[in-house]
Amino acid sequence: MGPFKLPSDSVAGPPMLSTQDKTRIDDTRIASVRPLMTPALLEERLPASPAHLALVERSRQDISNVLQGQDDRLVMVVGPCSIHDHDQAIAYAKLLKAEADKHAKDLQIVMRVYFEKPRTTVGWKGYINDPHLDGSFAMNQGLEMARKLLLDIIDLGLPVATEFLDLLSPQYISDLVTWGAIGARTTESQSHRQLASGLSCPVGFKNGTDGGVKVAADAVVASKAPHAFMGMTKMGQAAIFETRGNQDVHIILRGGKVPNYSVADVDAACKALEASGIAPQVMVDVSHANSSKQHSKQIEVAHDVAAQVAGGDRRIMGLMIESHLQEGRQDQKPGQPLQHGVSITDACISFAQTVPVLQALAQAVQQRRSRA
Ligand SMILES: O=C[C@H](O)[C@H](O)COP(=O)(O)O
Ligand SMILES: C=C(OP(=O)(O)O)C(=O)O
Repeated sequence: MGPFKLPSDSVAGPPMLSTQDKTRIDDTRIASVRPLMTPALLEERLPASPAHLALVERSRQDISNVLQGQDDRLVMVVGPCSIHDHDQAIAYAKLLKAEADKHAKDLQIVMRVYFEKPRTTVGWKGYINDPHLDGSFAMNQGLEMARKLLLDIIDLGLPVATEFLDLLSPQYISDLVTWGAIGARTTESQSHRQLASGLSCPVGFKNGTDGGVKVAADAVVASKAPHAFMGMTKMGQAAIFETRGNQDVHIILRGGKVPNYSVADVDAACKALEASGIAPQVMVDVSHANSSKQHSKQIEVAHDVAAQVAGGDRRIMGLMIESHLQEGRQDQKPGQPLQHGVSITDACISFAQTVPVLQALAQAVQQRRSRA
């Protein structure tokens, strides 16, 4: 046997068979393929202005400073579980902007603008995947609506946070994102860790849905390192990306089989981080399994975490709150109008309930500062 040769090295090899009819064995479960615009085309239509770029750059740096211990504020990721309506999101953003200004000395507030929903089994997958909420999967419109909303929120002077779930969608919107999350269902995914290693924004990794913190610590280690992987350029071409690694990464405690926001849980998480050679710092998600999915419990959890902060715990660098214009959640029912300002995914606290929580957290930061 001669030395191994790649097919592309063969001068006189077997005839190439790429024109053979393979319909019996290839794409047999693909129902349809529709065109998708390129990220470059979307950016051409909806470019970021110098003012947008300045806000994104400044707010990313603010969060980086918190992570590097140079800013003692709490990073607050606050907003709806999911976006399903542009105008309602803008109404929320205007209210949140007033709170962001009021607490700017103590809280770095970033609005949750989540377009992609990871589902436990099946369900609506978000504003990009199905922007008309009707199973038409108009993703070109979804991308355009998502990018327009981000620009409009940034125009109000508010930075945005989102979850990166799809591996191609970041090319369309990530230039406008100040902070990104990798969710509990994807923290263990190598592809998402690689993505995070190349993202330009700070990124938080949720602990696993079972409560496992080690997977999030491993994700932090992995995403700090450089990687090489396959992706798509802004021009829509397949490409090999080589990343530099992301130093602005941290874990998020979101609970699992049981909540994990107590002093003992924060201690245990920080020990796991230190064992992996990572700085002991956590964001606490007061929703999801930390609120046992009961939205009003978020208030109690946030006050508990505020007490830890007020007691001087510098390891808590931020919180996440699921909050909408109105409290609760609603199911989408065919032919029935949706209630205004109510979540169609996880239940949220109302904006009115959010205001005193932010106030309490700002006070907690002041108390922590005065102890230092
Ligand atoms: O935050 C949203 C949900 O908790 C997550 O997407 C899972 O939702 P599901 O269990 O309703 O599918
Ligand atoms: C899906 C979310 O959270 P988790 O990944 O923790 O379930 C979310 O924050 O919207």
